[in-house]
This record gives sequence, C-alpha cells and structure tokens, in this order.
Amino acid sequence: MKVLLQDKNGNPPGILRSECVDPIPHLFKVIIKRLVGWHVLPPSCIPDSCIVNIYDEGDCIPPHIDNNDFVRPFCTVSFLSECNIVFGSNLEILGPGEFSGPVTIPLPIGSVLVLNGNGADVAKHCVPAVPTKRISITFRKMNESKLPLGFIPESDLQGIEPLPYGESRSLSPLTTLSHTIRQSILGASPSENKNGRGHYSEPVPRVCQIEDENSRNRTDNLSKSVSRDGTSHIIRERGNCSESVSSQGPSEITTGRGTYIAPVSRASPSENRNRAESYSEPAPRVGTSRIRRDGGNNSELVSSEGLSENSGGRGTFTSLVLRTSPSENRESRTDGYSKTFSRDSASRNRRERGNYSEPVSSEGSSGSTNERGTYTTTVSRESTLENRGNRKVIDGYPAPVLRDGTSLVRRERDNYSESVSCEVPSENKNGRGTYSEGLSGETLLHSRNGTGGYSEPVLRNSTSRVRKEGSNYFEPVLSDGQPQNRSGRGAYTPPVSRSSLPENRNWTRGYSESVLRDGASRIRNERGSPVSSEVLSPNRSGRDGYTILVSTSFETPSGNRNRTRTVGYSEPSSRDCTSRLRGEIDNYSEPVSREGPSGNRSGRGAYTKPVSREGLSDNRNSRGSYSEQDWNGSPSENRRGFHERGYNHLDPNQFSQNFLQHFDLRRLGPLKEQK
Ligand SMILES: O=C(O)CCC(=O)C(=O)O
Ligand SMILES: [Fe+2]
Repeated sequence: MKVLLQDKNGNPPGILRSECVDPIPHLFKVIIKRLVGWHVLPPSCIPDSCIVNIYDEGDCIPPHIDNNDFVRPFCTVSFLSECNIVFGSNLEILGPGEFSGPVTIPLPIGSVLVLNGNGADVAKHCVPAVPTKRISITFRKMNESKLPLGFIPESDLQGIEPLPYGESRSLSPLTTLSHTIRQSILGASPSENKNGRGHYSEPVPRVCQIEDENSRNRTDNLSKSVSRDGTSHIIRERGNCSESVSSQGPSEITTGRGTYIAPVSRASPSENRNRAESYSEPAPRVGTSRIRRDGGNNSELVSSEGLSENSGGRGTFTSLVLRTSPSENRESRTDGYSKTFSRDSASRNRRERGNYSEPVSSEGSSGSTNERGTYTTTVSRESTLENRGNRKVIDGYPAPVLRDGTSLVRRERDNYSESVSCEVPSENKNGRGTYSEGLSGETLLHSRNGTGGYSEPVLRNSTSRVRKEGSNYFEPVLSDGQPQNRSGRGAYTPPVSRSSLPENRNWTRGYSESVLRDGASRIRNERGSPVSSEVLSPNRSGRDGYTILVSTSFETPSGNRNRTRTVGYSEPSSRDCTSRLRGEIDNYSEPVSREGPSGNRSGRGAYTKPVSREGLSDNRNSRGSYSEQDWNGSPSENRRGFHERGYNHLDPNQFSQNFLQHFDLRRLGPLKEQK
C-alpha cells in the first residue's frame, strides 16, 4: 500500500500547527465538562479540540485510526440517528460506503463511544454509509507537543475535575452515563448534576421526556437543548486545531491550531475500495462484538459473539449498558436506552457469562435468566409475557424490580440489548434481597431462577455487584464488603469486598475475563472505565479505565478457541486480527469536508463532511492528500456541493444557524431539503 507522508500541501500527518480554527462553542464546553465530570474522560484528557462530522444519508467515513497527535482516550457523541461503526484491523471496503469488519457496534443517539488503548491505536474504525442523516462530535485532546503554535487553552476548560461520587443511594458517575448522555449533556448544566454537597449525584435529564418519543422528537428536543443554550452551539472546531489527513498511509492526521479538527473521513486504502463483490450485510450478525463505554464510567455497550443464549437466539448479543440519570430517565426512557449502574462503581453488577459480560444495575437489579438456562441480565422476551402483568412495563418490556425500587429492563433487539430502567415503588421488594410481591415478586423469581437457577442478590444498599463468569458467578461485591450476595448455585465466588475487588476477581488488575463462545474472550475492567477494544497486548495492559473485548473468531469461529493469556487478558489467536475492536489506526482517512478539497481537517470548519457513498472513491482526500493513482475521480467534484452551500468561513452565528438547521428537522425540514 502506498503511504503518503504528507498531504497535497506538503503537510505531514497530524495536527497542523500553523492552522487556526474557531474556538470551541460554549455548548461544547458544557459537554466537555460533563464528559470529564462524569468520568467519561479522565482529567488528563480534557478535550481541547473536536470534530463535528455531519453525515447525510449515505455518507460514510472510511477505515482509519485517529492520529496520535491526539491523546487517548477520546470520545465521540452521536446525534440525530443511530448508525453502526465498524472496528477491526482489517476493514474492507466492499463498495461505496460499504465496509466490512469483525466488529460492528451500533451508536445510539446520544451515546458516547470512548476509544482507548488498542481500540484507539490498533484497530481501525469506520462508519458505513449511514441510513439517514447523522452528526457525531469527536472530542479529543491534543498532545501537548503537538499543540498549534500560539495555542491558548480555554481557561474554562482548565482544571475540570471528575465530580466526586455521591453517597449511598445516589448513582455514581460511573454508573450513570448512557445513551442519555446526550440528553444529560445537553440538557443540564454541570452544577445540576451535583447534590447539595457538591457531589455528583446524577445528570439531570431535562429532555428525558424526549426519550419516550421517536427520533424526530428527540431531534427536536436536541434542538431545543441546543437552542436553550442560546449560544452558537455546536460545531465548529474551536480554534484549536485542524488536521490534515492524507489519503493513505497509516497515521496521517493533522491538527492545527484551534480546537477543532476538521473533517475526518478517513478512507481506507485503495485496494479496499473497489471491490466487486457485493456486500449485503454491513454488519454481520454473527461475529460482531461490541463494547461501548459511555463514559469513563461504565456505561458499556458490550456485545459479543453470537451467543444465542444471551441474545434470545437472535444471533449477536449485545448488552448495552448506558448510563443515565436515575430518576427521570428511568421512567421516561422507552426506546430501550437507559442506564444501569448505580452510583458507586461497586454497585455495578456485572456478569460475565460465557459470551458476554454485562453490567447490571447496581441497585440490585440483576438479571433474569432465560429459559435456556443461560443467565442473562436481559429480560427475555419470553419472560416478558409472563412478567408483564406484574412488572412495570416500559415500551413493552417488563422491568425487573430492583431492591431499591428501581427496576431494570433490558431488551434485546437484533444485535443488542438495551437496558431500560425505571423507578418502581419500593414496596416491591421483600427483605430477602430478592423480589417480592408487589410488582413482581414471584414472577421475578421465576424469571430468574426458573432456568439457570440464578438468583441474584440484591443488596439493600444497592451496592452489590454481581458477576457471573461463564458458569460461575463472580459475584457480589458489596460496597461495604458484606458477603450477602450469592446465588447459591455453588458457582459463585465468595463475595469480594470492595477494597479487594480487583485482586480477588481475576487474573490481574481487576479484569475479569470471559471466553466468548466462539473463542473470543472478553475482559472487563471492573473499575469501570473505558472500553477499549482490541485485543492486542499493548492495549490490554490492564490499565484502568477500560474494558477490553476480545473477540477473535468472527471470521473463523471454530479456530479461535485457543487463547494465550497475558497479564490478565487473553490474546486472540486468530491471525487475521479480527479480534480487534475499536481501534483507530490512522491508516488514513480521507475526509471530505464541506469546505472543499483543501478544507478537510483544515480546522477551519468545525465539521467534516463524511464521504458520500456515491463518490466514495472520489471524495477521499482531505487536504488534497490523495493520490491520483489511488483515487479516481475528482475530489472537488464531490465537494462542490459543500462549497456552494456556503459552509466555508462562516462566522460563529452563521455557523450556528446552519448547524441548527441540521438538528431542527421539525422546523426546517429534512436536511436534504436544505441543500
Ligand atoms: O462519526 C463517528 O461516530 C466516528 C467519527 C470518527 O471516527 C472520527 O471523527 O474520527
Ligand atoms: Fe475516528
């Protein structure tokens, strides 16, 4: 593969230090503060740049790895519509906007995807042609040694600290981020997430009601949220950086001075582009594994190999654990996204079953067992029927009653499960730690123990943790060290006191690993941090803050059962590296910005225009960093439209206006119509 070490203008990959972009909009700062306050990003990675990718229907971002001029972890927040993101070291371009890779992860609206470790540095990622318009904002911190010349840090973004955990019943930041990160991030001010003592309590979901509505309404609400801010919201990269991306070669990126980095539409090597084979399913149902962390706090989307048990027999199972704010979000979330954890990390119940590990609400939720004897936190559809009458039903799904009165409902969709929690009367709990009458006592018990015999302990103080690993449970970890939580199945490990949690759990540094059905293994960091992905040893160093999903057998299910364990995690054995998840290798990508050929990643624009599906092969360069040999067609042709749309050199207000148009679909109509 031909690798360009510089773009058309002679710029090397990475941050363009001499470039200047607009300052970060106020609303973005609000988001950043929450990302850090809620432990999604560590204080060492406070974003000082960002990219706003605006996708029209059919647009995509080819395989790439975010340049290392940006520190890890970094994250991306999704808006407007859900789409998939594909990870893998070998991502193929099967056609315009059609990429195939070992791991496909859905990005729900409002979710935050954190990339770290190998997930950010080894695996590539790409966004196949989106089904409908979508916007994502990628927040990254520039490496200090790569800061744009004359770069002046935003004073109000300095010294942001993670909010301290609140007490007992309050949810921990580590447990609240979620799909609703959007609503929380956009709908409340940081201070509102603190309790009277200045502790983190819970995000205030001002727009939670939106969650009960359809995407359009959500969009509307998003608009409102944005509008509420009254400032020039979104988009625009703060005069912090711009980056250039050459059309090929690993790691090209650039940043410039400002805060934003422009467009990021990295294309994959030419050889991967024009494949004749038709590719009907971008996201292989089986063989996808996903991990998502919505925040440094443990909101994770974890999916794994097509474990029928865990996915209700529908193939790929994914457990989506999103953080949300406890109260409001619970009642209102209906589209399956909601939270799951409790306030302190200890309260997270996590279960790692043969094929997946999944967070379980700390309040004691826990799971239900499916009829196949497989433990799953997810409420199976089967059980739904029988439990429906006794449980709170959210969007058609029953909500297990948690001890503290909260309930958790998870449902499974094609490829993933979503958890939805909601509040339920405390009377619905008995004193045994199980569930009782009221809402679903018997039914719940039935659901839980009917098959797998798994009874999940629910500590009254909601600080229990449950974990199941394979056939064994790795259980309860009470925050107070109490050993009450055990299923009695014999497969449990003794309760582990909170303080000793890491050491007692598994191999190493707090990771617990489970082997996926197809041989893939998964590792999770109980401390709740990130979610990394790939399996390469470097990234599995066991550093805090991320979960590692190792899935090595997507393409060769039968041959991936051999694992090589390395410090706390297993090494994938497949040669094709399909075990990688979430990485971003700057193989290069080619952004196509609305500003035109030379505008990609220039940092002038706060956003990037993903590559259009139709013009995939033509649209990939950013700053002209493409090679004629590799790119057929004229880039400018594909970008013309953007030029004409006047996205270039907009002043903040004008820029905002344009940006808002994309959000307020109700008022302004479909984005398409605005062209
Ligand atoms: O749109 C997304 O979710 C991903 C964007 C991305 O990969 C990037 O900005 O580098
Ligand atoms: Fe990226």
